Amino acid sequence: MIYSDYTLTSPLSDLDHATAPLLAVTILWHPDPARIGEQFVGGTGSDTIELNRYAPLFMRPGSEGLPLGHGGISRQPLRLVRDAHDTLTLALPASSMVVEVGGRVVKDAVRLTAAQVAEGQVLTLGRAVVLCLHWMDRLPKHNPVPGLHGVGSASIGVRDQLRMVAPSGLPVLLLGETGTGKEIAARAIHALSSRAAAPLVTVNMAALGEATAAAELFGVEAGAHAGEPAARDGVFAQADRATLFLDEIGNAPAAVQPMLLRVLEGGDYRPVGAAQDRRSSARVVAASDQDLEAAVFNQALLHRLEGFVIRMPPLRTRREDIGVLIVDLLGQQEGNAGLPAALVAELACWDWPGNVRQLSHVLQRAVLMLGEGVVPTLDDLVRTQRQPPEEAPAPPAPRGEAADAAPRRRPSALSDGDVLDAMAAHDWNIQAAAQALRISRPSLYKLLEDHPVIRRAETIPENDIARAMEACGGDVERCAATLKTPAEALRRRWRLLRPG
Ligand SMILES: Nc1ncnc2c1ncn2[C@@H]1O[C@H](COP(=O)(O)OP(=O)(O)OP(=O)(O)O)[C@@H](O)[C@H]1O
Repeated sequence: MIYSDYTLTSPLSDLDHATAPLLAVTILWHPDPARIGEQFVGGTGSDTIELNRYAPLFMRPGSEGLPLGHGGISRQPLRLVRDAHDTLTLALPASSMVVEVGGRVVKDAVRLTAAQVAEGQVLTLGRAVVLCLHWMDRLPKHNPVPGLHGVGSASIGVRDQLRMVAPSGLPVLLLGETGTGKEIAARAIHALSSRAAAPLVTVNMAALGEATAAAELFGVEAGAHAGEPAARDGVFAQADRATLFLDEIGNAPAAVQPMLLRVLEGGDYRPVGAAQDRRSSARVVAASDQDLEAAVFNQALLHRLEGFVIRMPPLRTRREDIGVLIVDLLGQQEGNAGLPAALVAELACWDWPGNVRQLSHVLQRAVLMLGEGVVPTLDDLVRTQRQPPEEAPAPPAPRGEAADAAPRRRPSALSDGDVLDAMAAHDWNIQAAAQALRISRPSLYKLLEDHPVIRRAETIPENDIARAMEACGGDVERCAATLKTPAEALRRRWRLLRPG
């Protein structure tokens, strides 16, 4: 298939954008939904961009440009003045148009450092149009990949890598926080490869039991043990000449890691109880939200999996994508209710620990509330998630209570709110929270892995941890509460980051 390459959205064709980032303005929300995702990409130098109802032109690759156009946008320009240090000053127009930065009304000029622009700054004009100011290190480009939306450079870069590696047959390791789209990316690699006609076989390595993992992966010979009178194929046989997606590879039971290494190295594996090897030409795509170098993980296997590594960026580092993601996620639902611009600005400013999956859940809740005539704020939507349900079967027992005597609960009966509350009530200590919830420690690990808010200490950026530790005076429990991550794992990570 031939895709049109990129289209410039401003006259920058002779620009050396490898050394100087482009200043981009992306439409996150507009009363005309077709405009969401359109961009203006400005200069690299100290040019001033004048933004008003009629200029500049916003467009997407391959389309005509249009100004913001909306009647609520002033005819007087808001000026974006960039200096030699990439500091940006927003000089307000001489008009009554309400200007909000980060959801707060501003009355005077606003100065934004290069780092603040890099975080993505949300600018709401006339309470109707929401824009994101951000840097681009490449030009807008139409490089679609099924299921992966996003208009910023990070998304374009990920899609470029996926389209490049998909036909190659190399093993791919997808790294990224929960909810960043690793599974969608694995599906896309398969769909864009020559194996697309065959099925994609998926295994969640975290769900494999120690005892059964080898049989699940490599199959069982007939009569291998009493419960297995017939031979059974494993996923490597099922995915022969197809693609095998090993999700949560960091949780692969230790016993099968050398077997995985062997099959990845030469294609050979031995079913449980078999006298002879079999071969599989499965192309392996693996995913993890853990730092596999720091984790207890077979490093030789890691090197085999790393044929090509793609890092899926967290949503908080690509706020410019939030508009098109909302359109995509709401488009998948009945009743695509128009969200208020103020709510979209709040969504765009939030940090999304559960990434796109969490955004999707929050939107579902927002649509429900809007359907009932209630206009929610982000706080309503996120707090709802944090509160235990009104009819929770049993609230978590306070710390120290003899919970052992009580019967065990089914982990599936617990809501995300129950888990979050138990962790918060027990100083982010997994053992104590598991006791209070009356589930086993491994079950709680599983719930934590899938939790949209609780983070894995391994995936929190070093700088964030260092800042939080400083703010908490080195108190790991307080820091764990701030970062919403289990205290033990945070302590381990901190020791690795700052030995001694
Ligand atoms: N770029 C994107 N465009 C559209 N939807 C996305 C994008 N990224 C993620 N999603 C949506 O977010 C949800 C979570 O994605 P996915 O399951 O692929 O994440 P993941 O990284 O595999 O998460 P986990 O590590 O928790 O398994 C899905 O509903 C997916 O459709």
